[in-house]
Amino acid sequence: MYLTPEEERILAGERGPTLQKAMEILVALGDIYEADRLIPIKSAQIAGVSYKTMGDAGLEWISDLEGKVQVPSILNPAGMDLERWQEMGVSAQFAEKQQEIIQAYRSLGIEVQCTCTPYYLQSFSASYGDHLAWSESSAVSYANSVIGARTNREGGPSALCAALVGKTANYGYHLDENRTPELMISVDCELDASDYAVLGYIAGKAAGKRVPLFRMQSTPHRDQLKALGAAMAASGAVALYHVEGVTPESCRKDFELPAEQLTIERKQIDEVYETVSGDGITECDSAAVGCPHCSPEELEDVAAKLEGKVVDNNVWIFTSREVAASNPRLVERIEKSGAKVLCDTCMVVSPATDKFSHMAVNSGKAYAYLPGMCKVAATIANIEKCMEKGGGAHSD
Ligand SMILES: C[C@@](O)(CCOP(=O)(O)O)CC(=O)O
Ligand code: SF4
Repeated sequence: MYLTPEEERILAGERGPTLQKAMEILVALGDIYEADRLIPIKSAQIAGVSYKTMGDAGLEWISDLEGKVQVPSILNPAGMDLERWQEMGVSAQFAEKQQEIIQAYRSLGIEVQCTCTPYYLQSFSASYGDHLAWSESSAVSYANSVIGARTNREGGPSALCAALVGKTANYGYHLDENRTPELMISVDCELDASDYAVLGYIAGKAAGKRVPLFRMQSTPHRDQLKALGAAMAASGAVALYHVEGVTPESCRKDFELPAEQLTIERKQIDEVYETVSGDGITECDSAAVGCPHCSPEELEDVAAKLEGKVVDNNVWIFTSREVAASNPRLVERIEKSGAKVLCDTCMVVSPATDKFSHMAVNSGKAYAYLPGMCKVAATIANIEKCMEKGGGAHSD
Protein backbone atom coordinates (compact mmCIF):
# COMPACT_ATOMS: atom_id res chain seq x y z
CA MET A 1 0.00 0.00 0.00
CA TYR A 2 1.29 3.45 -0.89
CA LEU A 3 1.93 5.79 2.07
CA THR A 4 2.60 9.52 1.87
CA PRO A 5 5.86 10.76 3.47
CA GLU A 6 3.84 12.04 6.46
CA GLU A 7 2.17 8.64 6.88
CA GLU A 8 5.59 6.96 6.69
CA ARG A 9 6.84 9.24 9.48
CA ILE A 10 3.87 8.28 11.67
CA LEU A 11 4.59 4.61 10.98
CA ALA A 12 8.23 5.14 11.96
CA GLY A 13 7.07 6.43 15.34
CA GLU A 14 7.98 10.10 14.86
CA ARG A 15 4.60 11.23 16.25
CA GLY A 16 4.58 8.92 19.28
CA PRO A 17 3.71 5.31 20.10
CA THR A 18 -0.11 5.61 20.00
CA LEU A 19 -0.23 7.03 16.47
CA GLN A 20 2.44 4.56 15.42
CA LYS A 21 0.34 1.63 16.70
CA ALA A 22 -2.79 3.05 15.05
CA MET A 23 -0.94 3.41 11.74
CA GLU A 24 0.47 -0.12 12.02
CA ILE A 25 -3.05 -1.52 12.40
CA LEU A 26 -4.42 0.51 9.45
CA VAL A 27 -1.50 -0.56 7.26
CA ALA A 28 -1.88 -4.22 8.28
CA LEU A 29 -5.60 -4.11 7.34
CA GLY A 30 -4.80 -2.29 4.10
CA ASP A 31 -2.22 -4.93 3.18
CA ILE A 32 -4.56 -7.84 3.97
CA TYR A 33 -7.37 -6.37 1.86
CA GLU A 34 -5.06 -5.05 -0.87
CA ALA A 35 -5.89 -1.38 -0.42
CA ASP A 36 -3.94 1.01 -2.68
CA ARG A 37 -3.71 3.83 -0.11
CA LEU A 38 -5.27 5.50 2.92
CA ILE A 39 -8.22 7.86 2.41
CA PRO A 40 -9.46 10.65 4.71
CA ILE A 41 -12.63 9.94 6.69
CA LYS A 42 -15.33 12.41 7.78
CA SER A 43 -16.16 10.72 11.09
CA ALA A 44 -15.76 7.64 13.27
CA GLN A 45 -18.24 5.68 15.37
CA ILE A 46 -16.43 3.46 17.84
CA ALA A 47 -17.90 0.21 19.18
CA GLY A 48 -16.43 -1.67 22.10
CA VAL A 49 -17.80 0.54 24.88
CA SER A 50 -19.82 -1.68 27.17
CA TYR A 51 -17.75 -3.12 30.01
CA LYS A 52 -19.86 -6.25 29.47
CA THR A 53 -18.25 -6.89 26.07
CA MET A 54 -14.86 -5.18 26.61
CA GLY A 55 -13.86 -6.47 30.02
CA ASP A 56 -10.67 -5.44 31.78
CA ALA A 57 -8.44 -6.23 28.79
CA GLY A 58 -10.30 -3.69 26.63
CA LEU A 59 -10.27 -1.09 29.39
CA GLU A 60 -6.53 -1.52 29.83
CA TRP A 61 -5.91 -1.17 26.07
CA ILE A 62 -7.75 2.14 25.68
CA SER A 63 -6.41 3.54 28.97
CA ASP A 64 -2.87 3.21 27.63
CA LEU A 65 -3.56 5.28 24.49
CA GLU A 66 -2.56 8.93 24.18
CA GLY A 67 -3.33 11.74 21.77
CA LYS A 68 -6.52 13.08 20.21
CA VAL A 69 -8.86 11.92 17.47
CA GLN A 70 -8.52 13.85 14.19
CA VAL A 71 -12.18 13.68 13.08
CA PRO A 72 -15.57 13.95 14.89
CA SER A 73 -15.89 10.66 16.77
CA ILE A 74 -18.60 9.21 18.97
CA LEU A 75 -19.22 5.94 20.80
CA ASN A 76 -21.50 2.94 20.52
CA PRO A 77 -23.93 2.21 23.39
CA ALA A 78 -22.36 1.50 26.78
CA GLY A 79 -23.51 -1.08 29.33
CA MET A 80 -25.77 1.32 31.19
CA ASP A 81 -27.59 4.64 31.13
CA LEU A 82 -24.75 6.82 32.37
CA GLU A 83 -27.13 8.73 34.65
CA ARG A 84 -29.92 6.26 35.54
CA TRP A 85 -27.89 3.05 35.87
CA GLN A 86 -29.20 2.35 39.36
CA GLU A 87 -32.79 2.32 38.09
CA MET A 88 -31.74 -0.30 35.55
CA GLY A 89 -30.36 -2.52 38.31
CA VAL A 90 -26.72 -2.21 37.24
CA SER A 91 -24.23 -2.88 40.06
CA ALA A 92 -21.95 -0.17 41.46
CA GLN A 93 -18.87 -2.26 40.53
CA PHE A 94 -19.95 -2.44 36.89
CA ALA A 95 -20.83 1.28 36.85
CA GLU A 96 -17.38 2.21 38.11
CA LYS A 97 -15.62 0.21 35.38
CA GLN A 98 -18.02 1.59 32.76
CA GLN A 99 -17.26 5.17 33.84
CA GLU A 100 -13.53 4.45 33.56
CA ILE A 101 -14.01 3.28 29.97
CA ILE A 102 -16.01 6.40 29.12
CA GLN A 103 -13.35 8.60 30.73
CA ALA A 104 -10.57 6.90 28.74
CA TYR A 105 -12.42 7.55 25.49
CA ARG A 106 -13.19 11.14 26.53
CA SER A 107 -9.48 11.81 27.12
CA LEU A 108 -8.84 10.87 23.49
CA GLY A 109 -11.15 13.70 22.38
CA ILE A 110 -14.10 11.42 21.61
CA GLU A 111 -17.51 12.96 22.23
CA VAL A 112 -19.49 11.05 24.84
CA GLN A 113 -22.56 10.29 22.78
CA CYS A 114 -23.15 6.56 23.10
CA THR A 115 -25.44 5.62 20.26
CA CYS A 116 -25.83 3.27 17.32
CA THR A 117 -27.87 5.88 15.41
CA PRO A 118 -25.26 8.64 15.00
CA TYR A 119 -27.07 9.82 11.86
CA TYR A 120 -29.85 11.32 14.03
CA LEU A 121 -27.40 13.62 15.84
CA GLN A 122 -27.47 17.25 14.71
CA SER A 123 -23.70 17.67 14.75
CA PHE A 124 -22.79 14.31 13.27
CA SER A 125 -24.49 14.10 9.91
CA ALA A 126 -23.10 11.94 7.12
CA SER A 127 -23.82 12.57 3.44
CA TYR A 128 -23.86 10.70 0.17
CA GLY A 129 -20.34 9.67 -0.88
CA ASP A 130 -18.66 10.45 2.46
CA HIS A 131 -15.99 7.99 3.60
CA LEU A 132 -16.47 6.96 7.25
CA ALA A 133 -15.08 4.51 9.80
CA TRP A 134 -18.15 3.32 11.70
CA SER A 135 -18.32 0.07 13.58
CA GLU A 136 -21.76 -0.77 14.92
CA SER A 137 -23.21 -3.07 12.30
CA SER A 138 -26.65 -1.42 11.96
CA ALA A 139 -25.07 2.03 11.73
CA VAL A 140 -22.71 0.71 9.04
CA SER A 141 -25.64 -0.73 7.11
CA TYR A 142 -27.63 2.52 7.40
CA ALA A 143 -24.67 4.69 6.36
CA ASN A 144 -23.91 2.56 3.30
CA SER A 145 -27.44 1.75 2.20
CA VAL A 146 -29.74 4.60 3.23
CA ILE A 147 -27.31 7.53 3.18
CA GLY A 148 -25.05 6.27 0.39
CA ALA A 149 -21.94 7.02 2.46
CA ARG A 150 -19.10 4.49 2.48
CA THR A 151 -17.81 2.49 5.42
CA ASN A 152 -16.57 -0.99 6.13
CA ARG A 153 -17.85 -2.82 9.17
CA GLU A 154 -14.97 -1.69 11.34
CA GLY A 155 -14.05 -3.41 14.56
CA GLY A 156 -13.94 -1.14 17.61
CA PRO A 157 -10.10 -0.98 17.59
CA SER A 158 -9.84 -0.30 13.84
CA ALA A 159 -12.45 2.49 14.04
CA LEU A 160 -10.47 4.00 16.91
CA CYS A 161 -7.22 3.79 14.91
CA ALA A 162 -8.95 5.44 11.95
CA ALA A 163 -10.24 8.21 14.25
CA LEU A 164 -6.75 8.86 15.66
CA VAL A 165 -5.15 9.00 12.20
CA GLY A 166 -8.18 10.59 10.46
CA LYS A 167 -7.91 8.02 7.66
CA THR A 168 -8.84 4.49 6.73
CA ALA A 169 -7.54 1.98 4.18
CA ASN A 170 -9.26 2.17 0.79
CA TYR A 171 -10.86 -1.27 0.32
CA GLY A 172 -14.21 -3.05 0.62
CA TYR A 173 -17.27 -0.82 0.62
CA HIS A 174 -15.17 2.28 -0.10
CA LEU A 175 -14.86 1.00 -3.68
CA ASP A 176 -17.61 1.10 -6.34
CA GLU A 177 -17.06 -2.48 -7.46
CA ASN A 178 -17.97 -3.89 -4.04
CA ARG A 179 -21.25 -1.99 -3.86
CA THR A 180 -22.94 -3.88 -6.69
CA PRO A 181 -25.95 -6.10 -5.82
CA GLU A 182 -25.26 -9.82 -5.79
CA LEU A 183 -28.67 -11.24 -4.89
CA MET A 184 -32.18 -10.10 -5.84
CA ILE A 185 -34.85 -10.51 -3.14
CA SER A 186 -38.50 -9.96 -4.08
CA VAL A 187 -41.08 -9.54 -1.36
CA ASP A 188 -44.50 -10.88 -2.36
CA CYS A 189 -46.64 -8.81 0.03
CA GLU A 190 -47.11 -5.32 1.49
CA LEU A 191 -45.17 -4.73 4.71
CA ASP A 192 -45.71 -2.48 7.69
CA ALA A 193 -43.98 -1.64 11.02
CA SER A 194 -42.02 -4.57 12.49
CA ASP A 195 -42.56 -6.60 9.28
CA TYR A 196 -39.40 -4.94 7.95
CA ALA A 197 -37.42 -6.19 10.95
CA VAL A 198 -38.72 -9.72 10.38
CA LEU A 199 -37.97 -9.47 6.66
CA GLY A 200 -34.40 -8.46 7.54
CA TYR A 201 -34.07 -11.40 9.90
CA ILE A 202 -35.05 -13.82 7.11
CA ALA A 203 -33.14 -12.04 4.34
CA GLY A 204 -29.91 -11.76 6.37
CA LYS A 205 -29.79 -15.54 6.79
CA ALA A 206 -30.19 -15.99 3.04
CA ALA A 207 -27.76 -13.24 2.01
CA GLY A 208 -24.85 -13.97 4.40
CA LYS A 209 -22.38 -11.20 3.57
CA ARG A 210 -23.58 -10.53 0.03
CA VAL A 211 -25.21 -7.27 -1.13
CA PRO A 212 -28.96 -7.79 -1.68
CA LEU A 213 -31.22 -5.74 -3.93
CA PHE A 214 -34.85 -5.72 -2.78
CA ARG A 215 -37.92 -5.42 -4.96
CA MET A 216 -40.77 -4.49 -2.64
CA GLN A 217 -44.49 -3.86 -2.95
CA SER A 218 -44.53 -1.22 -0.21
CA THR A 219 -42.21 1.75 0.28
CA PRO A 220 -40.24 1.66 3.55
CA HIS A 221 -39.47 4.93 5.35
CA ARG A 222 -36.10 5.62 7.01
CA ASP A 223 -36.86 3.92 10.33
CA GLN A 224 -38.14 0.83 8.55
CA LEU A 225 -34.95 0.74 6.46
CA LYS A 226 -32.98 1.05 9.68
CA ALA A 227 -34.82 -1.97 11.14
CA LEU A 228 -34.36 -3.99 7.94
CA GLY A 229 -30.61 -3.32 7.79
CA ALA A 230 -30.04 -3.92 11.52
CA ALA A 231 -31.69 -7.34 11.33
CA MET A 232 -29.74 -8.36 8.20
CA ALA A 233 -26.47 -7.40 9.86
CA ALA A 234 -27.36 -9.58 12.85
CA SER A 235 -28.86 -12.74 11.29
CA GLY A 236 -26.32 -12.46 8.45
CA ALA A 237 -23.41 -10.08 7.87
CA VAL A 238 -24.98 -7.68 5.37
CA ALA A 239 -23.26 -4.27 5.46
CA LEU A 240 -24.92 -2.81 2.34
CA TYR A 241 -28.25 -3.39 0.60
CA HIS A 242 -30.34 -1.62 -1.98
CA VAL A 243 -34.11 -1.21 -2.33
CA GLU A 244 -35.32 -0.53 -5.86
CA GLY A 245 -36.61 3.01 -6.21
CA VAL A 246 -35.90 3.84 -2.54
CA THR A 247 -32.21 3.76 -1.57
CA PRO A 248 -29.85 6.21 -3.29
CA GLU A 249 -27.60 3.77 -5.13
CA SER A 250 -30.43 1.53 -6.38
CA CYS A 251 -30.66 3.66 -9.52
CA ARG A 252 -26.98 3.27 -10.45
CA LYS A 253 -26.94 2.28 -14.08
CA ASP A 254 -23.60 0.52 -14.00
CA PHE A 255 -24.76 -2.81 -12.64
CA GLU A 256 -26.74 -5.72 -14.05
CA LEU A 257 -29.61 -7.21 -12.07
CA PRO A 258 -28.24 -10.15 -10.06
CA ALA A 259 -28.75 -13.58 -11.60
CA GLU A 260 -29.55 -15.20 -8.26
CA GLN A 261 -33.09 -14.39 -7.18
CA LEU A 262 -35.33 -15.40 -4.32
CA THR A 263 -38.81 -14.49 -3.10
CA ILE A 264 -39.84 -13.98 0.50
CA GLU A 265 -43.50 -14.68 1.21
CA ARG A 266 -45.94 -13.48 3.85
CA LYS A 267 -46.14 -16.90 5.46
CA GLN A 268 -42.37 -16.93 6.16
CA ILE A 269 -42.76 -13.59 7.95
CA ASP A 270 -45.72 -14.88 9.97
CA GLU A 271 -43.73 -17.95 11.02
CA VAL A 272 -41.05 -15.75 12.63
CA TYR A 273 -43.73 -13.86 14.59
CA GLU A 274 -44.93 -17.22 15.91
CA THR A 275 -41.47 -18.51 16.89
CA VAL A 276 -39.70 -17.63 20.13
CA SER A 277 -35.94 -17.30 19.73
CA GLY A 278 -33.94 -18.97 22.48
CA ASP A 279 -35.37 -20.98 25.32
CA GLY A 280 -38.82 -19.40 25.56
CA ILE A 281 -40.80 -21.72 27.74
CA THR A 282 -41.88 -18.90 30.04
CA GLU A 283 -44.29 -16.03 29.30
CA CYS A 284 -42.77 -12.65 28.33
CA ASP A 285 -41.69 -10.72 31.43
CA SER A 286 -40.35 -7.53 29.82
CA ALA A 287 -40.40 -5.45 26.64
CA ALA A 288 -37.85 -3.27 24.92
CA VAL A 289 -37.97 -0.97 21.90
CA GLY A 290 -35.09 0.97 20.39
CA CYS A 291 -32.71 -1.51 18.74
CA PRO A 292 -31.28 0.40 16.91
CA HIS A 293 -31.87 3.53 19.05
CA CYS A 294 -35.22 5.27 18.48
CA SER A 295 -35.70 8.27 16.24
CA PRO A 296 -38.03 11.10 17.39
CA GLU A 297 -40.74 9.60 15.15
CA GLU A 298 -40.40 6.22 16.86
CA LEU A 299 -40.62 7.86 20.30
CA GLU A 300 -43.81 9.55 19.10
CA ASP A 301 -45.16 6.18 17.98
CA VAL A 302 -44.37 4.56 21.35
CA ALA A 303 -45.93 7.53 23.20
CA ALA A 304 -49.12 7.17 21.14
CA LYS A 305 -49.32 3.42 21.78
CA LEU A 306 -48.91 3.98 25.56
CA GLU A 307 -51.39 6.88 25.81
CA GLY A 308 -53.82 6.26 28.68
CA LYS A 309 -52.08 2.98 29.58
CA VAL A 310 -49.95 1.71 32.45
CA VAL A 311 -47.39 -1.08 32.21
CA ASP A 312 -46.96 -3.82 34.82
CA ASN A 313 -43.53 -5.10 33.74
CA ASN A 314 -40.25 -3.44 32.83
CA VAL A 315 -40.62 -1.61 29.52
CA TRP A 316 -37.41 -0.03 28.27
CA ILE A 317 -37.28 2.37 25.35
CA PHE A 318 -33.73 3.07 24.14
CA THR A 319 -32.58 6.20 22.36
CA SER A 320 -29.61 8.55 22.23
CA ARG A 321 -29.22 11.17 24.92
CA GLU A 322 -29.48 13.92 22.30
CA VAL A 323 -32.76 12.64 20.85
CA ALA A 324 -34.23 12.21 24.36
CA ALA A 325 -33.07 15.70 25.39
CA SER A 326 -34.58 17.28 22.28
CA ASN A 327 -37.95 15.58 22.87
CA PRO A 328 -38.75 16.04 26.57
CA ARG A 329 -42.54 16.03 26.00
CA LEU A 330 -42.38 12.61 24.31
CA VAL A 331 -40.19 11.20 27.10
CA GLU A 332 -42.68 12.49 29.67
CA ARG A 333 -45.66 10.99 27.82
CA ILE A 334 -43.94 7.58 27.58
CA GLU A 335 -42.78 7.57 31.20
CA LYS A 336 -46.26 8.45 32.48
CA SER A 337 -47.16 4.81 31.73
CA GLY A 338 -44.33 3.48 33.88
CA ALA A 339 -42.10 2.66 30.90
CA LYS A 340 -38.56 4.10 31.02
CA VAL A 341 -36.77 6.01 28.28
CA LEU A 342 -33.11 5.06 28.70
CA CYS A 343 -30.08 6.56 26.96
CA ASP A 344 -26.46 5.60 26.22
CA THR A 345 -27.19 1.85 26.29
CA CYS A 346 -29.40 -0.95 24.99
CA MET A 347 -30.97 -4.28 25.90
CA VAL A 348 -28.17 -6.24 24.20
CA VAL A 349 -25.05 -4.59 25.64
CA SER A 350 -26.33 -3.96 29.19
CA PRO A 351 -25.89 -6.63 31.87
CA ALA A 352 -29.19 -5.39 33.35
CA THR A 353 -31.13 -7.40 30.75
CA ASP A 354 -29.86 -10.69 32.20
CA LYS A 355 -32.42 -10.59 35.00
CA PHE A 356 -35.28 -11.17 32.55
CA SER A 357 -36.17 -14.50 31.03
CA HIS A 358 -38.23 -13.55 27.97
CA MET A 359 -38.36 -10.14 26.31
CA ALA A 360 -40.81 -8.85 23.69
CA VAL A 361 -39.01 -6.74 21.06
CA ASN A 362 -39.87 -5.14 17.73
CA SER A 363 -36.31 -5.57 16.44
CA GLY A 364 -34.97 -8.39 14.29
CA LYS A 365 -31.51 -7.67 15.62
CA ALA A 366 -32.52 -7.95 19.29
CA TYR A 367 -34.53 -11.08 18.39
CA ALA A 368 -31.34 -12.59 16.93
CA TYR A 369 -28.93 -11.47 19.68
CA LEU A 370 -30.80 -11.65 23.01
CA PRO A 371 -30.58 -15.45 23.43
CA GLY A 372 -26.83 -15.54 22.70
CA MET A 373 -25.61 -12.33 24.32
CA CYS A 374 -27.99 -12.14 27.30
CA LYS A 375 -29.38 -15.69 27.68
CA VAL A 376 -32.85 -14.13 27.38
CA ALA A 377 -35.50 -15.57 25.04
CA ALA A 378 -37.14 -13.15 22.62
CA THR A 379 -40.49 -12.76 20.91
CA ILE A 380 -40.78 -10.35 18.02
CA ALA A 381 -43.94 -8.30 17.55
CA ASN A 382 -45.06 -4.80 16.62
CA ILE A 383 -44.83 -2.06 19.27
CA GLU A 384 -48.43 -2.39 20.39
CA LYS A 385 -48.13 -6.15 20.95
CA CYS A 386 -44.72 -5.73 22.66
CA MET A 387 -46.32 -3.34 25.13
CA GLU A 388 -49.19 -5.78 25.81
CA LYS A 389 -47.41 -9.14 25.76
CA GLY A 390 -44.09 -8.11 27.29
CA GLY A 391 -45.01 -4.99 29.21
CA GLY A 392 -48.42 -6.06 30.46
CA ALA A 393 -49.81 -2.71 29.26
CA HIS A 394 -53.46 -2.09 30.14
CA SER A 395 -55.82 0.86 30.42
CA ASP A 396 -55.10 3.33 33.17
C1 LIG B 1 -24.40 -5.84 19.48
C2 LIG B 1 -23.69 -4.72 18.75
O1 LIG B 1 -24.66 -3.90 18.12
C3 LIG B 1 -22.97 -3.85 19.73
C4 LIG B 1 -22.04 -4.57 20.59
O2 LIG B 1 -20.78 -4.25 20.27
P1 LIG B 1 -19.78 -3.55 21.28
O3 LIG B 1 -20.16 -4.00 22.65
O4 LIG B 1 -20.01 -2.07 21.13
O5 LIG B 1 -18.48 -4.03 20.77
C5 LIG B 1 -22.64 -5.29 17.78
C6 LIG B 1 -22.82 -5.06 16.31
O6 LIG B 1 -23.67 -5.72 15.70
O7 LIG B 1 -22.12 -4.23 15.75
S1 SF4 C 1 -27.81 -4.19 19.73
FE1 SF4 C 1 -29.32 -2.82 18.82
S2 SF4 C 1 -29.55 -1.07 20.22
FE2 SF4 C 1 -27.69 -2.24 20.81
S3 SF4 C 1 -26.02 -1.20 19.76
FE3 SF4 C 1 -26.66 -2.84 18.35
S4 SF4 C 1 -28.30 -1.89 17.08
FE4 SF4 C 1 -27.95 -0.53 18.80
